[in-house]
Amino acid sequence: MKEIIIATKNPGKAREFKSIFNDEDFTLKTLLDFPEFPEIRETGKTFEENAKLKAHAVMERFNLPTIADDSGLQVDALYGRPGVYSARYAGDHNDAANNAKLLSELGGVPKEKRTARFFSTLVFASPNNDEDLVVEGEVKGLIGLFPAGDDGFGYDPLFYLPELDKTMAQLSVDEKNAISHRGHAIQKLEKQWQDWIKW
Ligand SMILES: O=c1nc[nH]c2c1ncn2[C@H]1C[C@H](O)[C@@H](COP(=O)(O)OP(=O)(O)OP(=O)(O)O)O1
Ligand SMILES: [Mg+2]
Repeated sequence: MKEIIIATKNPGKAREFKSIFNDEDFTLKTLLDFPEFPEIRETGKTFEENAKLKAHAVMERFNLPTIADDSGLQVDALYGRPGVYSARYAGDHNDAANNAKLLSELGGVPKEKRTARFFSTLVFASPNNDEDLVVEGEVKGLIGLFPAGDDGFGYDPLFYLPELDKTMAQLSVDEKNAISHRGHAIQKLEKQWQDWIKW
């Protein structure tokens, strides 16, 4: 059986990938299956650079086709921050602290000025391919005045979707994948990867 690895330790991302990126043709693993795999330092300045770092570190270790996601939240009133630094916004990768800092930095900013987007870059690297396959996705929304919902991860409870009158954390994994940055990027990947890959 062919194997593909998703180079993530984030259980929320792993769940989203597993729910839409699957096929009888291959088995999907993530770094949660290899807890001993060391932390990959995300030293890039862009989502694409970081996704490449993660995809190549894991591909080289396992010699298997590997997909990495690097993603983040860009808030207009904060000039695009936290952006590439979304995971480390309030220090060390702590969702609750990140959300609290976001609410505090946006204190006093009215609803119509709380526009934001989630952005995701996926890099697919494979041992027999010289070039990586790179796709991107985004979704626009508003940063809520308070958190709502228990599903999802990261900034989902604060990411409000006006058309649905729900936050990202109030959607099921399938509903989120249908509209999210990562869902859009995975849909693009689905259309391209089988023609691209050299197994
Ligand atoms: O759908 C999302 N819903 C909510 N928050 C999200 C989402 N997508 C990215 N985010 C936030 C979480 C984290 O603060 C940062 C990603 O950082 P990023 O380095 O790409 O992921 P990560 O460190 O959690 O896992 P990993 O690097 O192992 O894939 O942006
Ligand atoms: Mg990370």
